[in-house]
Amino acid sequence: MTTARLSVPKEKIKFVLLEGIHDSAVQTLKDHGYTQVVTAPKALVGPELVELIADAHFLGIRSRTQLTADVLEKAGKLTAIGAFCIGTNQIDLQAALRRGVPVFNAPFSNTRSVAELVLAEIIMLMRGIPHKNAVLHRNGWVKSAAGSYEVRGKTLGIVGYGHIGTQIGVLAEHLGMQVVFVDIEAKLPLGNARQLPSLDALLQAADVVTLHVPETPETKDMIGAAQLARMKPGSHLINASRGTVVDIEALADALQRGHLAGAAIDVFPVEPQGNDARFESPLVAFENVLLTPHIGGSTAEAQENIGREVAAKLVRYSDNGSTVTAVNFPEVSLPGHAGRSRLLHIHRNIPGVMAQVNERFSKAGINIAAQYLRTNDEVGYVVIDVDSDSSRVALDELCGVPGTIRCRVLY
Ligand SMILES: NC(=O)C1=CN([C@@H]2O[C@H](COP(=O)(O)OP(=O)(O)OC[C@H]3O[C@@H](n4cnc5c(N)ncnc54)[C@H](O)[C@@H]3O)[C@@H](O)[C@H]2O)C=CC1
Ligand SMILES: O=C(O)CCC(=O)C(=O)O
Repeated sequence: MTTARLSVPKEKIKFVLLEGIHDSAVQTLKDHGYTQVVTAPKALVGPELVELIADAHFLGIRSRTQLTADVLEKAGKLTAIGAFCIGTNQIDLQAALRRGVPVFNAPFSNTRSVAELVLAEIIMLMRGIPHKNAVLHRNGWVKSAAGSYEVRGKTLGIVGYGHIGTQIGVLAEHLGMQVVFVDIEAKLPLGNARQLPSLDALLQAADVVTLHVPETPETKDMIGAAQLARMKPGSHLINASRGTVVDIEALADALQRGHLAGAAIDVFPVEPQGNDARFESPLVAFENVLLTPHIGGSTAEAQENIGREVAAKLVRYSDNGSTVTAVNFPEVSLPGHAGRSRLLHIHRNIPGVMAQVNERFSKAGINIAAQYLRTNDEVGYVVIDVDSDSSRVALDELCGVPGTIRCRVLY
């Protein structure tokens, strides 16, 4: 891999923000002196994506833009990526790491929004509202209590008891629901929630099952025909996690047979690129299914907070070198570097790199004022503060170290 060297003034650093990221991000960047910000309202693919990010130093996306190893390879100047959302499954994190590109996300900002939507869906499903609503839109009328239930006293099964799952559990208990959950980790149950030993036990116990796991190889098709068959007859499924978690054909079949009374689905295996694209799914045929266009986290509050939060992380990395909370990168927390120049060096984690750095600096007579190092299996990240009048020479020396992936001096 060729070494990427970055030493450009702030106003020339280019940010590209896709997928309608909130204006709070642009404002945060501008407030910190980053004026070159290009925005696009939707996700891009293929040549359009590659062309726009070819000279970008920082890239912001949400859940739709697919950053494969191939795409990343064509973005030679890319310094960091901001995922303005929670999920980072759309990014090849390992490929980004190997290119010396940290990825930041917003792990909390939209979790309450998802929890509120799911809470509303639990009630809507238990009252059969999706079907009743559809009938009235066709000028019909179904005033009936058949298949309509209070949620009080019913059992909610939460799959994935993380930031979102726990909040839903607490809110559901306020409605009088019993909460059970499963997780791959042992979790502190909040309120009266109970952790069950297996997914099967949860599926058999719950009146409503709600999914809040990340997209991983283990969660792919986690809910398929066998799992749906284990759910109680007349129960409901909610998925606001990732489309790959549920086998949609199997769900359609369970609905067709009337085994499930309804479902609420916010995420799909294939989602349209933007608002002008067509949505296709076997689920459109079912009036007892509440379909939403991946808007679990799409509230004004969440998007504004996410815009600020992730932009601030990108600014911090650009201004200060801090990688705290990066999801794929050695985390380094750094003090300010007033009065000195700060150099960032990302290298393959092979023996001898730090010895080379120190030897080169010593030979060139460069005084190291401070040095911070963190490594993981593949990559080492060293941050070095030097007197400003030696920063150019220091950058040349650093970039020449064998194993260098990326080197940069901060302005
Ligand atoms: N619909 C939407 O707009 C949104 C969707 N999401 C999705 O929701 C997911 C969950 O978000 P958070 O709760 O914030 O994440 P989190 O990381 O706080 O929680 C996920 C939980 O799932 C557990 N888990 C992982 N693999 C599992 C498995 N195989 N079986 C059981 N449990 C497993 C983890 O241990 C963790 O406790 C995100 O990864 C994202 O994909 C997040 C925000 C908005
Ligand atoms: O609203 C978005 O951009 C995606 C939300 C989401 O799925 C996430 O935060 O992981």
